[in-house]
Amino acid sequence: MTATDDGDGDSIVAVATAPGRAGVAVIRLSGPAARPTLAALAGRIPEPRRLTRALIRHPVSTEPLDDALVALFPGPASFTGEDVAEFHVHGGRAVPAAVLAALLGLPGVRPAEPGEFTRRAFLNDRIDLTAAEGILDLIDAETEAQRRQALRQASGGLAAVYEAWRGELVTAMARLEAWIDFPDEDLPGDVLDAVLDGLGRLTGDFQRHLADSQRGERLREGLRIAIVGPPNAGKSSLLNWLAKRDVAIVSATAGTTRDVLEVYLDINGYPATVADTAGLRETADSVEQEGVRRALARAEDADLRLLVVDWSAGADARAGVDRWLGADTIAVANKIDRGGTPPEPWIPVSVTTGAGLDRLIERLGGELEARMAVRETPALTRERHRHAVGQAGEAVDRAIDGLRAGIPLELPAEDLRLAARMLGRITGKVDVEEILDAVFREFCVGK
Ligand SMILES: Nc1nc2c(ncn2[C@@H]2O[C@H](COP(=O)(O)OP(=O)(O)OP(=O)(O)O)[C@@H](O)[C@H]2O)c(=O)[nH]1
Ligand SMILES: [K+]
Ligand SMILES: [Mg+2]
Repeated sequence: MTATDDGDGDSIVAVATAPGRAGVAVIRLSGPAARPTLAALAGRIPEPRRLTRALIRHPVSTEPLDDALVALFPGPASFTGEDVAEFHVHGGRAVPAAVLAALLGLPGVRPAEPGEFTRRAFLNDRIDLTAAEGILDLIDAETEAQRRQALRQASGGLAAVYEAWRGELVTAMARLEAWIDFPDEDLPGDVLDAVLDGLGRLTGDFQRHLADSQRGERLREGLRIAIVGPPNAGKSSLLNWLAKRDVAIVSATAGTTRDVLEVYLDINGYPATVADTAGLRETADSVEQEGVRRALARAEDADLRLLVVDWSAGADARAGVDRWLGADTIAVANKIDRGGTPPEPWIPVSVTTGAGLDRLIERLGGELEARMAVRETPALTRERHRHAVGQAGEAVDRAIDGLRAGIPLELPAEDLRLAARMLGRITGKVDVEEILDAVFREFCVGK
């Protein structure tokens, strides 16, 4: 496949670095115009893959635009697979704008669409679709764990898993095909056993991959944590402490927080969205009622709950909170500066004095790691992957049932073909057109 399949033989250009005041801005151009462009602006074509100093001039007026560095990455061994020219110019507003305008004035050069460089890399077989998604995630990564997962996917870790599985399906299919041409002969028992064995192992792998508690997706999006509990327990105080700033209003008046308030946090390298909510209680105030409704919805929806109570207020003040205790809840007994010794599983803390908060954060970090740690086998990171693996698993299950029931081999073979195809869609080996736009839509310009 070549880039021309995607529309035209145009060269695309964009500023690849973020806009604003900066030491350097990189302008990238990919396509057949890369070499002539370098010749026109830099006065020569530099040695491949070597940053070379050049005075960049406007190709028509010959006015100097910048004293810069230029490079040529010849295709097909470039990021996009085409010839790529890079102009490392002074950053800021005027210089990149002047160089970009000069480049766009050249024939066959147009502005790149978001993600178009990566799209060309895919179309020229430089990377598969999961690697393209990994590059996107790498750019979006905000925490260490996200960076690690994204880099692994960008380097082909996830594609390797799916391609290996696809290979096994093709092998099983080939074994069946060999007997389809001999309808009078039964599939020998040992061949059947070997195929069934292999397929059984494969569906086991699929199931484990799907039952990974959505760790890859969670890590991409951040764990959803809700702080819940009775009014005045110190929920907003805890949020402010976690966020290290005054995000929420804290006051001695019960019913202070009404709306759900969210902060995005990096907790030991793991991303989380922590939501502060209204105190749970019966109330006649209709605005507060709505707050309580939202709090309950958020608590139900959360991956993890921080259940906060004012331990010093006595047992009545925490009546009814027990229903939240469980695997996805960390029980926090606040205000122990006023006394009290809560039993397990309550973690005694005082947000005011700071007592017990290291233990709480340690526990929180442990829960995040358990749900999102990057493991030996790469995790799927998108609903797109989950759907395809699920469909592949169903098709393999049908094939196994069919083979056991002794139906004509064409039918299980067809199911295996379908399963292989579903896996091929994830990496972009088949059915490319319909998924391309969905994958590249999320990119920024210049990547
Ligand atoms: N003594 C003591 N007071 C605390 C502690 N944590 C919070 N408070 C106080 O408890 C009161 C309520 O705190 P908030 O953080 O507003 O409680 P909340 O759970 O968000 O309250 P609502 O939003 O009304 O449900 C405030 O006066 C805080 O200063 C603590 O550890 N010890
Ligand atoms: K309050
Ligand atoms: Mg509050």
